[in-house]
Amino acid sequence: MTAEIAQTQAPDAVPGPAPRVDSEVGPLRTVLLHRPGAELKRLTPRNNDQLLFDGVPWVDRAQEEHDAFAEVLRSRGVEVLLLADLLVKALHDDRARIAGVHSAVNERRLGIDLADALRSHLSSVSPRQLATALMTGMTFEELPAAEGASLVRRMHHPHDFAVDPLPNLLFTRDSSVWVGDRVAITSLAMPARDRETALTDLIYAYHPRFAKTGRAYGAHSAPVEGGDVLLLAPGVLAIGVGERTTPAGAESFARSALADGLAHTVLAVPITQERATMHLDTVCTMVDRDAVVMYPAVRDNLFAYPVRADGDGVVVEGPVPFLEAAAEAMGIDRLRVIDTGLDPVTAEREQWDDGNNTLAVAPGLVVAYERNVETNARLEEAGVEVLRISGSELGSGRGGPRCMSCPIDRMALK
Ligand SMILES: NC(=O)NCCC[C@H](N)C(=O)O
Repeated sequence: MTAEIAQTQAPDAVPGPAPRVDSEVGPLRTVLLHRPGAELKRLTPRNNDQLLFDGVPWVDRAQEEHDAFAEVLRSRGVEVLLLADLLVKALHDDRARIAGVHSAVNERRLGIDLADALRSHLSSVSPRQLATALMTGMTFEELPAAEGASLVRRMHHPHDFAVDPLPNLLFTRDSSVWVGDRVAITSLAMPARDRETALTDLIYAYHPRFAKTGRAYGAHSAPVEGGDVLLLAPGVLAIGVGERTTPAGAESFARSALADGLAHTVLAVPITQERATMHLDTVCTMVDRDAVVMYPAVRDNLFAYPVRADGDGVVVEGPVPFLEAAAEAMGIDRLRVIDTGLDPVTAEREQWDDGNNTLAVAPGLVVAYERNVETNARLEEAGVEVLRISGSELGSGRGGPRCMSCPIDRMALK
């Protein structure tokens, strides 16, 4: 079953209108996931902090949990695309191969000779082997044998990484984000994730399915991560600014979205710069057209700087209370916050375990981790249907269902 899932190929082209995403909750048609693979097996107690995991996951179980997540989505009619499949397909294009090899070979680490040897090795392997190397990384002992002596090889520990693994590919939310009918390749803040966008970039550039997809945020210079970008309503974006997305990233993304006509209002929302709240979607996600689930501790002190187009430039207002600014921009009376009414300790525990990080499959229908018993119960009391998935191993990367998914196509809200 799992092998079949991993090998399911996405159709190269799909008939019908171009895919687009204008909201957080429009019925989900197509989503990009990454089934965790051998890259998770690279995690050890010595490197897990640097690789942004809070522990060392049991990989087989993480895969089972992820397969179950994908099945829940499929059971609701969602087309699930798997990043590894898209990558292999894209790498059949020689231009993609060159870009992929270029992204993996770090001359500063390898030195000129070893870098050349690795370049020619990676250029000669099959698209699937190259995809595996790009995702899983390579240790020095896995490098191909080469002619001549290499001081670099001699002086590195055999288990040192010659090419870093990408265990956070699991969190497809962060490395690309769709706004309207365009995709933005983001700019990830942490060195451990930097190379992920080279892969999303080449998938969208060279997989035939995306041949007609335009780009947003072409500069992708200053850090912006997809977990910070919420499409509150058509034309209304919220962008968290904190540990990952910087003020410069938010401004640059906002200017680009406003100039391209993809948004009329962008709300830049400061969030605490710490791991527990690394992205806006760790404290707030939409569960219905006019409702969010939100970490109670931030409810009354989330503010926003509304950014709007003004001629060739922008105007910036605020700071103003986030909920009011959001409702005004969305053209609704009120943005409801599901009242979880949790005591502060339970709220803090469930926030840490991504209780507020839900993925909407449709208005009022969300996927959530089962372990967040109290938050889920309150969502249901408020009329939100919760599809529970287990995430004991997946959660060790500190991300929930929204983090693990990048919607590519959602139906318009009626
Ligand atoms: N949108 C999200 O909140 N994504 C979770 C990313 C977790 C990952 N281990 C990271 O630290 O970047």
